[in-house]
Amino acid sequence: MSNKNNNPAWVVLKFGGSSVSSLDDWNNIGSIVSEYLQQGFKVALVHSAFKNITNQLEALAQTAVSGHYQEPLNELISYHLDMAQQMGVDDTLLTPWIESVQSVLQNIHQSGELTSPLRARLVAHGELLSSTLGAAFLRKLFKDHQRVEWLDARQLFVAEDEVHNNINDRFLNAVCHPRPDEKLANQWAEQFDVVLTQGFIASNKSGETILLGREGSDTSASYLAALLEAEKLEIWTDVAGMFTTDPNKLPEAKKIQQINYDQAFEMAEAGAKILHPRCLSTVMPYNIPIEIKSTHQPQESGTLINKDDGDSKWVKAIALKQQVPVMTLLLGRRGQQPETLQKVFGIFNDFALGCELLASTKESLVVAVETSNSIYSNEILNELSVKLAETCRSVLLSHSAIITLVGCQSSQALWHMMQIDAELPEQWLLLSHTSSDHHLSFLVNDDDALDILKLLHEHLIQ
Ligand SMILES: Nc1ncnc2c1ncn2[C@@H]1O[C@H](COP(=O)(O)OP(=O)(O)O)[C@@H](O)[C@H]1O
Ligand SMILES: N[C@@H](CC(=O)OP(=O)(O)O)C(=O)O
Repeated sequence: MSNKNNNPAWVVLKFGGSSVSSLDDWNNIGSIVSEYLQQGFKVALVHSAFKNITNQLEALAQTAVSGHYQEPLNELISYHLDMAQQMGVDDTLLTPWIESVQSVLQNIHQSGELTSPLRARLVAHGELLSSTLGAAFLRKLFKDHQRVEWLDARQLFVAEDEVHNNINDRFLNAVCHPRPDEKLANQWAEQFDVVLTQGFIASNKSGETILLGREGSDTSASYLAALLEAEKLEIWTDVAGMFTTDPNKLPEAKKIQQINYDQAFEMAEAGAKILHPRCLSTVMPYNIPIEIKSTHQPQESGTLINKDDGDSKWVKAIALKQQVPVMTLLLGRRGQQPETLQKVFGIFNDFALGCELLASTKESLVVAVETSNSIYSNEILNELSVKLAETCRSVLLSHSAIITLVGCQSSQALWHMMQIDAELPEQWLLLSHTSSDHHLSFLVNDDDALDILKLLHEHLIQ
């Protein structure tokens, strides 16, 4: 199988944590890879940490400072040894990573604080451990028939430091800019049939381990697709496509057969965690189509994301983001002065936190804090409140939900929403629509969010 330049054609497959955590999953992955190899493709896999392991490593990082990490560490190790056994591969392959986890934990304990570089080094082990087992499984499956190579993503993707000036962002939420590399793609194609690497991790120019932000494996997969100018990028997960809303929150949600890059991006940005927005912005310039499919039901058709779509002046999908931190800042009479606003947003910038939605009156500012890309915690929000209180008369922190209608003309959608229920607007705490008129977002109480989502889905989509 050749691409348009007569070079071997690559397909990139990303398997998320929900897709790699059982033997059944691995048998399905084996069949998916085999099918592509039979069609003549070269296959590049991007592998996430096993389900929930990144969260466990995050928690372990927090306990490491006090030194009380042995018990959760033992659990983490047992889990991986158990996975090795289930997958039928040699568990001693994990030894170097287990040793380096222990050494990073000791470093954190000795330094007495959890710095971003140490945190990144520790959390990266989720992907290093799981991908080592994944490669061993595929080698066992293909024996001598197909050449399977494990690659260290930190040697493939190097972040450009200057993009970020905040240390948290540089180590925990970094950005790389891979470009197509025809020579490398052909060289790999000559040497290997399958390459497998880790999602979520990369390195900086000094060779230190960095992370690409939570849910960053989709981003890694898009980097690899761009590097290899792949024919297609497939995101394999636990649901068979992008749905009109999260099917785990609303079972009535319907699968979207096809959606264009822009609308998929809007969904991803608005909280549809099936796909990371950075993944889309990376492949869009190269026109690489993305397909989302379910590892648990590989035969089921998925969602195709590409340049065109054709239809859609109407609401295509609804995204819901819950537990969004909202800050209400009382600024006093100088509230709308540029120097006050500059100070306030300077503080948000120092904390590497952006705004999802924003509303201002003469004396106050309401900011729904953007948290999806950063590894943030409640402590950071409390620190932010304290810092803001130096500039503001008062700072209130609460949590709400954001509902976003995607693919519509906002004004039309607004009008229809009024027809559905005249009382709906009373439930909006804040409303925003883009100048492109393609989506409409509003902030609602978290407790009412699911009811409102259901109502809107029923009337605008079903
Ligand atoms: N519009 C949507 N369509 C499909 N899934 C969605 C949507 N919005 C949110 N999701 C959620 O995304 C989840 C898959 O993402 P994630 O849990 O990060 O998987 P993975 O571990 O494979 O990366 C689904 O289980 C689903 O609950
Ligand atoms: N393991 C990382 C990266 C990732 O993208 O995972 P997943 O593909 O399972 O969402 C995280 O949990 O953030």
